[in-house]
Amino acid sequence: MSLNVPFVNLNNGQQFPIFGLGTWKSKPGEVTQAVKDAIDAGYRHIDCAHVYGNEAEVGAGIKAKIDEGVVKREDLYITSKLWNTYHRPDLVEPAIKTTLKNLGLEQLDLYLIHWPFAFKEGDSLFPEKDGKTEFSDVDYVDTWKAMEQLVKKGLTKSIGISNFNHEQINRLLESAEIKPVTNQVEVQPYLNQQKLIDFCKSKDITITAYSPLGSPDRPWAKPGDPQLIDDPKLKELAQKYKKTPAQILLRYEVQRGLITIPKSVTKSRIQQNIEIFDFELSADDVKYIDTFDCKGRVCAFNTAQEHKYYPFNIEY
Ligand SMILES: NC(=O)C1=CN([C@@H]2O[C@H](COP(=O)(O)OP(=O)(O)OC[C@H]3O[C@@H](n4cnc5c(N)ncnc54)[C@H](OP(=O)(O)O)[C@@H]3O)[C@@H](O)[C@H]2O)C=CC1
Ligand SMILES: CC(=O)C(C)=O
Repeated sequence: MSLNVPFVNLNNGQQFPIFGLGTWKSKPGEVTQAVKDAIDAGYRHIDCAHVYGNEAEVGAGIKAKIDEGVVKREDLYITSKLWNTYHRPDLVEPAIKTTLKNLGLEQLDLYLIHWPFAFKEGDSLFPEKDGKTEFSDVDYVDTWKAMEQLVKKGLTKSIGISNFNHEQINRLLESAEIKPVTNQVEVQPYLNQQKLIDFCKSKDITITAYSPLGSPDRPWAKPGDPQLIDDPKLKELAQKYKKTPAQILLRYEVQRGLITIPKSVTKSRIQQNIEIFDFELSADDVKYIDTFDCKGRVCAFNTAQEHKYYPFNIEY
């Protein structure tokens, strides 16, 4: 079934669906079904990462739908991400191979450097000493060189970055042979990211918007923290358009030309979230939602703040 999800053109001549399924926090016991429900609902793009700890179960959902004949591999667009402990150039190819094995795939559509900063190499994904994260000083420019080899070897069709600021992108572009096709960053009305979006557009790099619903299930949310999805102004807009608050949030992203990847493991929400291509927000309402911005970042990775490549110490 196709719900006419538009495609976005990438700077390497390929295309990617503007809408996909997020899988962070989707428990191994529920994500296989979520992926199956999503594919049945018309999703063709799935956002994964080694650090989410569920790639084998995501892969089981993909395999089930291919085996049933619902989709072919070439209909799907699968993204994964290189974790911070594998930035050292010699660790990059083994890392993508682990991901491919877990997902049960021969090739990824897109592989991203998950964060610009590296962690100490080793068995732990979150190495710590005396209660502090142990860093590695591998330069993301060197990691990028190894990422380029993955395209040349056919292990992924495209490569990109995630959580990079504009200075880091400029620095990467100075020596990149292959340009990143996307920068996957948090974008939602409380953090509308207009400056970073404009900058990436000027470099022909798409933006993939993560946490588009404000990540209400983020593990560090405290009782009483503001929840975007419950914002009364958003609820008013939802009534006006006879849509849900989630659909307004997702429509806001795609109408700005951003690829968006809401996570859900709930069948009715998976269905609801893709039903955003049959209405349009007025230009005035998009501008109104822009005014919600309050520098309200939900995914700040504070434990890496002291790393020299921490991306959020400058404005954008
Ligand atoms: N590159 C990076 O560093 C990052 C990437 N990401 C990617 O982006 C994806 C999305 O971001 P994420 O932070 O997960 O958060 P989202 O903003 O997508 O929010 C997910 C939460 O919203 C709930 N939800 C989903 N649909 C609806 C709906 N229609 N109505 C009400 N609630 C709804 C989900 O509940 P339920 O599942 O129970 O239905 C879940 O609690 C991630 O899963 C991951 O793939 C995210 C963060 C960082
Ligand atoms: C969710 C995610 O991708 C993080 C925290 O890196």
